Amino acid sequence: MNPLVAPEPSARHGVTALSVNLNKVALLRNTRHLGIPSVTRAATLVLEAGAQGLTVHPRPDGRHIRAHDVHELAELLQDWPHVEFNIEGNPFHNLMDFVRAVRPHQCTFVPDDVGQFTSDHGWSFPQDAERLKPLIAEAQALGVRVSLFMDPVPEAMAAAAACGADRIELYTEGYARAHLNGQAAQALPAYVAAAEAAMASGLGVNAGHDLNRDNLTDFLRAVPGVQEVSIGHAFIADALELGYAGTVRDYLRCIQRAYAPQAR
Ligand SMILES: CC(=O)[C@@H](O)[C@H](O)COP(=O)(O)O
Ligand SMILES: NCC(=O)COP(=O)(O)O
Repeated sequence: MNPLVAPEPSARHGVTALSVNLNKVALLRNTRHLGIPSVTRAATLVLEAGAQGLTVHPRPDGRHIRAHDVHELAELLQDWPHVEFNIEGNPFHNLMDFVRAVRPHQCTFVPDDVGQFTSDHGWSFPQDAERLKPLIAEAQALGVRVSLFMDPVPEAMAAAAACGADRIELYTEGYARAHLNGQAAQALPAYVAAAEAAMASGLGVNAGHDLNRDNLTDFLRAVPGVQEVSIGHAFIADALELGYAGTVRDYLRCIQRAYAPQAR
């Protein structure tokens, strides 16, 4: 499988790329042996509507995205050369098998345990540094960009860069919870500082987890340099009401609003 190649989304559009996480389509599909809802059909519809990327997290327990989904999406994306394929997972579990076989545009290292309910923390530095370095180097040697899932801790960004990572993904659950409680202003400074520290260390900045139509614009207005947001749970919940295409358009509008001049 040739590596999927696409220009940097930010270079292409100057704004944050939307990568739709398809985990929850697979979760629903797996509750019957009928193959519906189709993950590849969902992928086609969100890409036709303008999403710039797809993200999957093939967890070892196969609760949602499974190996065949990953390979079917990689095949589908051969017809979408400018779309980014981002595969998430723990590189000490099953992620590297997918990186070697599929060579996605990006892989995101997430320090989840096998049975974890959902992703709820980033990597720890300096503890994780030495064991991450060779896997980062291996993925990059295969032409795959490496992003590290990180809590918004500015002091950790230099160490993440020293491991050789290309980007970090800011874990945004804390921001989303604060936004829901009307306390986004108290939560955002940590994310701004972490993004600035990451970029000062030469890292690109992605973001994800519990982002949605209500909190996305405020986050992107405040946090500089976010090249990609990967959004799944809320996106799919919205798509149950609005359809895939309408939901993509809504999220793209949320992103564009963040970059529009604000009325004074
Ligand atoms: C890493 C992260 O925050 C999410 O991408 C993760 O994929 C969510 O996993 P679940 O969809 O299994 O909750
Ligand atoms: N990396 C975050 C992601 O892919 C989706 O997270 P969520 O929107 O399902 O919480």
